[in-house]
Amino acid sequence: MNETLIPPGIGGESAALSPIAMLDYLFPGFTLLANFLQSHLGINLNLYIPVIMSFAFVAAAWRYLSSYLNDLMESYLMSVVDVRTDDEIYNMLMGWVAQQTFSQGARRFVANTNLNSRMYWWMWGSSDDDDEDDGAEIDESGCVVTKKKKKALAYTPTFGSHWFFYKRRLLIFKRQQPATQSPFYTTSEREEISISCFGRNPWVLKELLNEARSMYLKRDEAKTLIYRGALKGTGLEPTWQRCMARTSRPFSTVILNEDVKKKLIDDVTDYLNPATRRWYANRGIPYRRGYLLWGPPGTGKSSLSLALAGFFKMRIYIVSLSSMTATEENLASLFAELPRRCVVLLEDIDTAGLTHTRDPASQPDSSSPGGEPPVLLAGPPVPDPKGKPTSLPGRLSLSGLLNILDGVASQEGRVLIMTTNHLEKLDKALIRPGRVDMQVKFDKADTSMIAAIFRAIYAPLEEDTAPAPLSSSQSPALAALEKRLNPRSDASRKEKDEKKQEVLNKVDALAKEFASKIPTMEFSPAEIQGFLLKNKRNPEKAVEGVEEWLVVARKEQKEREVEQAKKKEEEAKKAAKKAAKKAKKKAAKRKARGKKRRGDDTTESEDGTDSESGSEAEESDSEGSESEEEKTKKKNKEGKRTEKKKKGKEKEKKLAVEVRVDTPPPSGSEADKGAVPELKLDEKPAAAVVVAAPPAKAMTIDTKKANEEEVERAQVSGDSGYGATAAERDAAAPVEVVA
Ligand SMILES: Nc1ncnc2c1ncn2[C@@H]1O[C@H](COP(=O)(O)OP(=O)(O)OP(=O)(O)O)[C@@H](O)[C@H]1O
Repeated sequence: MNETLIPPGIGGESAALSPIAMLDYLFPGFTLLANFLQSHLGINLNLYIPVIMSFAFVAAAWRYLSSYLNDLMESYLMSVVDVRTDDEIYNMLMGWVAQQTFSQGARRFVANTNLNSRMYWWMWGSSDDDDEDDGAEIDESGCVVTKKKKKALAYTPTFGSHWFFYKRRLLIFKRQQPATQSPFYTTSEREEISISCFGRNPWVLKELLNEARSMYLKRDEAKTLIYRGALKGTGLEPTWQRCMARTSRPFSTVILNEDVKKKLIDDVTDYLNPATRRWYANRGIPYRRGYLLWGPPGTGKSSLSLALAGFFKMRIYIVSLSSMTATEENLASLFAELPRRCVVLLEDIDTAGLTHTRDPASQPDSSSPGGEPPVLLAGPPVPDPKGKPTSLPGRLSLSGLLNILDGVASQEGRVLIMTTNHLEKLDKALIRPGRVDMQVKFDKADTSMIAAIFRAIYAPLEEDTAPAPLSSSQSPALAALEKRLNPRSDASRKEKDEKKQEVLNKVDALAKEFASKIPTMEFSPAEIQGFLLKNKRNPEKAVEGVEEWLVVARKEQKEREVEQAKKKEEEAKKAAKKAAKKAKKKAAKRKARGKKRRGDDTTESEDGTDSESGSEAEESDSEGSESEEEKTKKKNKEGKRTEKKKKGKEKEKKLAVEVRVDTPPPSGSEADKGAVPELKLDEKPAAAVVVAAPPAKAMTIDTKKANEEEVERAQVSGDSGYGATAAERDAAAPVEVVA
């Protein structure tokens, strides 16, 4: 009875293996409790140890068994769908779940103001809806009053398993925290969502997901969904992220030549026709269509792309080629992920470095500072057949992009739109037919465009006022009721229409006046719209203030131009400095190499080596992008060089004459008779020098090449006595010269 409990570790190894030690391990503090009970209450827990152990064992076994059975059941008797938090289906499912009674009745739940994955918030801001009611209203005095926000709260079940019925089937919604947690994960990435059902057929789960999806899409029916290429969470995996749902822009709001608009719409309509798809497939033609929208900034290229996507109810996928994530690999996987029917917008392709030719033999773009090969962005270098990388490490080449756009593995069915401000900078390969099937030119605003912009802003629209309840024109029953209740409604509507027409006429007259005051093709539609928006409720004031605005706008434009010119000049100076530094370095290196060579080969003249290095340095000088000064220097040098070349050629011809005269004539020829064969100076030396003295060592030399080499040597050494040097050599080694 008085037996004391031995704490673990004290009684040696046997104590460590005793049941008490085990209990102490399983229930920390057991020994203390047992000692306390024995000394104060006289209860010996040792007597109960077997019972406690049995309970502990049963509990542990049950835990293990239940989880094992659960796993077993999930594997063999249930169907489960796991939903990834970085996928759009997460937003769809959570939107659906929030509307179900089981989540509204949950005792422990998560309250959300936005059900979308947090990843979108983190990357693109807190909301993807551009027309959310922010609660702002106008009071009687015309002031803006912000009332209570109308954003509704959504409730979703918290972590754990939640049972519910769907289509008379029992389903389980599970929200769990993943076993591994990274501090870099955004909140919604720290959860795992799954829905399971009993039975091996998952049809009910698929139906549920489809219902959630259509509910989600219905909400966005009148909107254009905008997606952008981005990297998934922390995993550097590229994906399309929904960044905005914009109310679709009516095509009519983009002011453009009506014929061009019609052509564009007809072309896209024809392309999207299923019959066209089959037509393409039957003929083995890749089913793709590309459009190039080009023109000055702010002329409506992006607006037209958005309007086009909205018109055809397609999603728009925007890729920024100047983004750091636009590597060849990332772009390829993004394009592979595109849905069949969508618009892909490559904005401002000229700014992405796509200004060089694809031809590997072509020279580097001289417009790029330092003459660096113009390439795009990060990505592994693509080796050419000779093993040399065609692009700098971590950059994307033009051919890489072309392959992504319409290579063998590229997706079919999409509408590709490229926009640029500088058509002339684009490589021909990028805009060849097949890649670009239609080009649309955008220009600055002419008189009719200016008037159209004015009308678009000031003409009263029904949508400007708050959405009216279902009008009688939409429902005949409602019309009859309205007539009965309010017999004067017909007259008031007529009055309203007349007033509207009056306003329209006034706006039209003002639009003409406004347009006549602005010179045609001087300002972009965006600039004009910007000015009108400053007076958006007062068209008269806009017309009055237009002259004043013209002065200010021109001044600002000039300032911008001066600033740009300055920037360009500074950039050119920097580039020239860089090039000069590079050339200096190269020259120094060559000089050092020349000195070393001179040490080895004493026959080479010191002057010659120096001037060689000098001339090569000059060449390298010209590699970089030159300033005006350098260009004129270069021209002078080139002029001198061609002059020297000419002289050299003349001397070569003379030399040919000398060779011919000195050559012993073959017996029986005219020379036997003392006649000197006639030689024309304009004859090519190779043709003139037919046969020389029998050579000691026969050699074949391409005369043209030999002459050029000779001339070059003369240039490099700065030696004007070219003829003498050549004659000396000829005398030393008689050669057979073949053309
Ligand atoms: N032709 C146009 N019709 C209607 N609105 C226009 C037009 N051109 C420009 N705008 C207005 O000007 C603004 C800028 O237009 P947008 O972004 O489409 O020009 P952009 O040509 O794509 O410019 P950038 O080349 O700089 O990308 C928009 O608010 C748009 O509504």
